[in-house]
Amino acid sequence: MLRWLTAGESHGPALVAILEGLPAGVEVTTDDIAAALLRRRAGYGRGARMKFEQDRVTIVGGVRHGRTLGGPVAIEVANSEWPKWEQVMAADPVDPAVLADLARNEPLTRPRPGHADLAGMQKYGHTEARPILERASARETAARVAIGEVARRFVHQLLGARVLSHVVSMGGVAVPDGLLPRPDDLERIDADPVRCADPETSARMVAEVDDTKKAGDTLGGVVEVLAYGLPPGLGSHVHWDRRLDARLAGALMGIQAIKGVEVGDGFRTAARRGSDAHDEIAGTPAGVRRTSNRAGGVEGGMTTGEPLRVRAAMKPIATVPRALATIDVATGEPARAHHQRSDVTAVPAAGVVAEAMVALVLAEAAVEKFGGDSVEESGRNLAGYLAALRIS
Ligand SMILES: Cc1cc2nc3c(=O)[nH]c(=O)nc-3n(C[C@H](O)[C@H](O)[C@H](O)COP(=O)(O)O)c2cc1C
Ligand SMILES: C=C(O[C@@H]1CC(C(=O)O)=C[C@@H](OP(=O)(O)O)[C@H]1O)C(=O)O
Repeated sequence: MLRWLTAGESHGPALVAILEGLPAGVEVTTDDIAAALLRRRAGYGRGARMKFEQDRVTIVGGVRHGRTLGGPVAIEVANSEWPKWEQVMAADPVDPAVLADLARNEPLTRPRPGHADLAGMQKYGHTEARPILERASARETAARVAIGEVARRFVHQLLGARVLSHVVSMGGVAVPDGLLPRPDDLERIDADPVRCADPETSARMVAEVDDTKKAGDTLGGVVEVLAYGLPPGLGSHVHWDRRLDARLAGALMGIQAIKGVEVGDGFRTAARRGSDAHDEIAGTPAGVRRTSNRAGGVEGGMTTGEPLRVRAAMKPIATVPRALATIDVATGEPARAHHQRSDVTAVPAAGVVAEAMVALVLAEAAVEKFGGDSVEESGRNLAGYLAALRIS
């Protein structure tokens, strides 16, 4: 069983994450995790905070000399901006007179439509949004990307699998149908300002971000995650919560602002006839293959051995500069939602977070299927499974 948890607030001293249940011997270093975190910070349309803030990674436990030990892997992602927030976000009580003088601590009483502010204040009994937005903030995704990198390294080391993502659309600008990046394209995608695999579409996406920013508005979009090199049989058909597609959908929907998930051709398949919807099976010199991959590499809740393909749709950023109508909960009067700064869009970053979530789900499914206390043992189990496949 693979378990993981994150903790920490957006303007707190650090985020922390624990990943438990990976075998010993997974190769990972602090630099690997720092590089993954840098990928998440990039992306045209991110706000000022991404420029001045830094993620400072420490592996606190579970790794020795670049290899996991088999115990929980604990990672801290410290926030370089903490000194500015030390009093506002102090764990221990602070003199109310000191807090009253801090502009940063002004009560946020004008909840933003589309964010967690209002529902969170109602649910947890707060009269302002700070105690809610601190944890609702997608700053938390830094912690997921940190442990997602460990998971990604495990699935690569054990299965030889490669996980990547790219931006499929931003606002109304979309890549041409059928664009399917390969693992070798990842470096090029990461170098693109919006993590788009098609240069012509990328230029139009950048222009769309500029137009949106000029209009004081924000933008959503769709990202696609691909995993190449998975064996057949990860996940299971036997129960709803063992299905890989269900777990992938839950993991992706668990990312802040993700409002839709599609597995393979998903919603497009619903409009097709059966003869045009499924992937026919053929014996080839390379083994049993599908002649197409509309299913996105999952049938019956299990991997088919074809590339995994899942998409996630992100709503536009809720902190709209041309602020939306709300009420001031202190007075009950109509007001404009609070706004200091925000990303115009975070779709490129959401792709990196989505990769991390997919890697965690795949790592969990691989641990279930192949077990083992060391990667070597898991590898022997994998080799035995592959050798014994009756249909391959
Ligand atoms: C990487 C990333 C960055 C985000 N940046 C912002 C931001 O700058 N401002 C904002 O209001 N929302 C931002 N969001 C979205 C909010 O976290 C999200 O709208 C909020 O959690 C409410 O969404 P929900 O209804 O899905 O929970 C970001 C989301 C992600 C994944
Ligand atoms: C800090 C990160 O993202 C933040 C996510 C976020 C939100 O509301 O989700 C709001 C913004 O923070 P602030 O409101 O303080 O400007 C983003 O910068 C990050 O991704 O590391």
